[in-house]
Amino acid sequence: MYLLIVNPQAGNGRADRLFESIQRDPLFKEKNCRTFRTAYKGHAEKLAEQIAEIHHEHVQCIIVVGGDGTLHEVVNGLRHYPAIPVALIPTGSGNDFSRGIKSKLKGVRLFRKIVQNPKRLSVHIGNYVTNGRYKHGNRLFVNSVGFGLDGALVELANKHQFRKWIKRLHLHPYIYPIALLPVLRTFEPINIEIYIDGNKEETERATLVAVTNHAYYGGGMKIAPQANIKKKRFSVTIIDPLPKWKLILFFVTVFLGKHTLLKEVRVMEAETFKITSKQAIPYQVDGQASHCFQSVLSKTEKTRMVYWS
Ligand SMILES: Nc1ncnc2c1ncn2[C@@H]1O[C@H](COP(=O)(O)OP(=O)(O)OP(=O)(O)O)[C@@H](O)[C@H]1O
Repeated sequence: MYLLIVNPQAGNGRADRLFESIQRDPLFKEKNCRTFRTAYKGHAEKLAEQIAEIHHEHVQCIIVVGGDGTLHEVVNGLRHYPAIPVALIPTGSGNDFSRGIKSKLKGVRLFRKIVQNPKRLSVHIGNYVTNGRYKHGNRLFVNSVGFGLDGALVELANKHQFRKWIKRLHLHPYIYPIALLPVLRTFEPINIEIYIDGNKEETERATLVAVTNHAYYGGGMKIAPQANIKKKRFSVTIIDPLPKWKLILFFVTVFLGKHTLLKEVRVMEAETFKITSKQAIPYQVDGQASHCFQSVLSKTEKTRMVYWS
């Protein structure tokens, strides 16, 4: 049995339209597919949790039709069942996870491949705990956690009014570069302490610190060109304070992964990562924004099974 979790809102309704095509495919019935549609934020996580409890012995794969935000929720809902395979049919606006696992097919063709003959990947994704605790214990992330500038960018980019204008002007693929201009006016580098595998880094201020499972974030920015999702180590990119003109240069070059040529950019690897600050740091996890004073990240002990193509 294959279970589909569909976020009808993802990609401005693209997920819903694609799901209708998937449903018309003969394999949908043949392979005994069932569908659950999300009705609100957080619903995908609850659905995944319930599905796993009831169907864990029979489910062959949970197929997410949505964006990285929906995948994030599903993977968290399945945190006690890492052996249940998950597949993503990307229909969001960013789709960095698919880029990160180098998935080639899309849409109905990807659905057909997943239920017939998928490639299988076992990955150590990330654990994160903010401010020393979380009401549900550790949380998982599939793409990245970014502190500083990208937290502030995601916060603005997720504001209802901002999204509405971007949608109206059909500028969704450029949402982060556009958000950069208003954010830059007031943004100040963050004062932080960083520990990589328990050792303190000599960094007191930074514009941005990104901890990633694979190379991509922010809708195709190649923030960590050398990162590989198969490794049991994160890629950590630290960007020292930069003049504003150089920050714009950073955002131009990061799409090609050439930002690492800037002397203010350092890339390293870590199995565990800790960041603390006396000020509230803006941060984003898989495209959702918040603030924290401390965050501890580690790779998951158990691997998660992913189906892809
Ligand atoms: N029915 C719903 N109504 C409103 N929000 C929803 C609904 N279902 C899920 N969500 C929320 O929508 C958010 C964004 O979804 P998702 O990431 O899948 O799409 P996206 O934002 O278009 O894509 P991407 O993350 O790749 O940019 C998720 O965090 C999820 O909690």
